[in-house]
Amino acid sequence: MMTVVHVDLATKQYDVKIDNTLHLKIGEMIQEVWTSRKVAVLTDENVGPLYLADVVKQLSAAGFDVLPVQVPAGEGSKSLATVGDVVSQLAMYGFTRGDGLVALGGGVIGDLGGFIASTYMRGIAFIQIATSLTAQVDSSVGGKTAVNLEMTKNIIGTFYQPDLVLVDSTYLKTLTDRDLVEGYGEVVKTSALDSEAFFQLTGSITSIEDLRQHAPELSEKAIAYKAKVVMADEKESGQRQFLNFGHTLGHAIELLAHGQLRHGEAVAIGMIAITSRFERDGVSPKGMTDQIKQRLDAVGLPTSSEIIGTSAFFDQLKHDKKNHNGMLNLVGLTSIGQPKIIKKSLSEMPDFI
Ligand SMILES: NC(=O)c1ccc[n+]([C@@H]2O[C@H](COP(=O)([O-])OP(=O)(O)OC[C@H]3O[C@@H](n4cnc5c(N)ncnc54)[C@H](O)[C@@H]3O)[C@@H](O)[C@H]2O)c1
Ligand SMILES: O=C(O)C(=O)C[C@@H](O)[C@H](O)[C@H](O)COP(=O)(O)O
Ligand SMILES: [Zn+2]
Repeated sequence: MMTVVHVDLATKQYDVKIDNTLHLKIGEMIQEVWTSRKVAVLTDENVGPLYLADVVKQLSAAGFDVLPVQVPAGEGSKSLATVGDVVSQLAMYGFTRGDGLVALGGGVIGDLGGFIASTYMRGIAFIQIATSLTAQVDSSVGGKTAVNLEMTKNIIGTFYQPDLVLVDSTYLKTLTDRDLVEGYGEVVKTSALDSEAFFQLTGSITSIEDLRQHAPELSEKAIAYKAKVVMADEKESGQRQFLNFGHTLGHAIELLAHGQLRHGEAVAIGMIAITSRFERDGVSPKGMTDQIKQRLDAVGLPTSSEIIGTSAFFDQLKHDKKNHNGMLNLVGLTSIGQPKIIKKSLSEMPDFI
């Protein structure tokens, strides 16, 4: 049965639809929210060969004038160069303000596509078809869009909400184990932020096979939590910062790993590093780091990195968006389901870490 999470914001409302038959109803679902128009379907070179032709066929049958656009797979496509390439294609095809962009892919395609949709002609309509676990549990919901510069992650971006998000676990069947497991880093994050009940559920996942089997349930729970937080604080002036648990250190690690670590892997390492420091300081209860680590170990996510503590690492921390005048807002957990912002100055980070 289809689950619908409604995201209700001051200036925008949309549905996140979760069901394993949605891939058969793309045209119908999009027709419910968009009138006839030009539609760019943005995807990457892994997802494209698997699903693009079918999505184009369904959208064309539903009366849309479709432009397929494929970019290289991977974090490298979250770049201004790729934005330029895609925007040129939209302009050449005659896209105007009344047209739309569908992101068919993982978090990279969602972040890139959302950024393009939010800036092309100052904003065209946007829909996400989430095909990776990261996208199905986190990135497709909430409206954060971004591209990177070589020196830092997500430094150029917008808040731009989609008109619709489609989450179908059928797509995960073709996802590699590594890409699936990466997404689980964000699930463990969300479960620790949310509640004992959700954290117990992640505690029951003991293998990658378990993860594959429980992915739909995990997506529902993660999206419900994220939607609640985003509805309370769309632009991250308060509690939305909690969704950055593990990310201040994680983004620095991800960038300095130069493509060797995926986002969710770096976040996993970041959660362990920050929680162990807060456990040492008495902010987090004894044993919490081990509880989180046990969940990450169960699917083989990394939990340590030699990058932590290097001068390049401390230098990266200043680019965190939760740095305000040299003070970092770090996310810690006083207990499961009870996140808290703890302020530390950049200058005290080398002693703290
Ligand atoms: N905006 C947000 O709120 C938010 C949240 C979390 C992560 N992110 C961003 O998301 C990105 C990570 O997302 P990701 O892990 O999905 O990365 P990704 O988009 O690169 O996807 C991972 C890999 O899986 C492939 N893939 C995706 N779906 C597939 C499928 N169904 N079958 C086969 N292959 C498939 C992709 O081609 C890619 O090679 C990072 O850039 C991160 O910063 C954003
Ligand atoms: O939606 C949010 O808010 C998040 O922080 C979700 C994160 O998992 C995600 O990685 C996000 O892109 C991080 O954003 P940033 O603002 O730290 O660049
Ligand atoms: Zn993240």
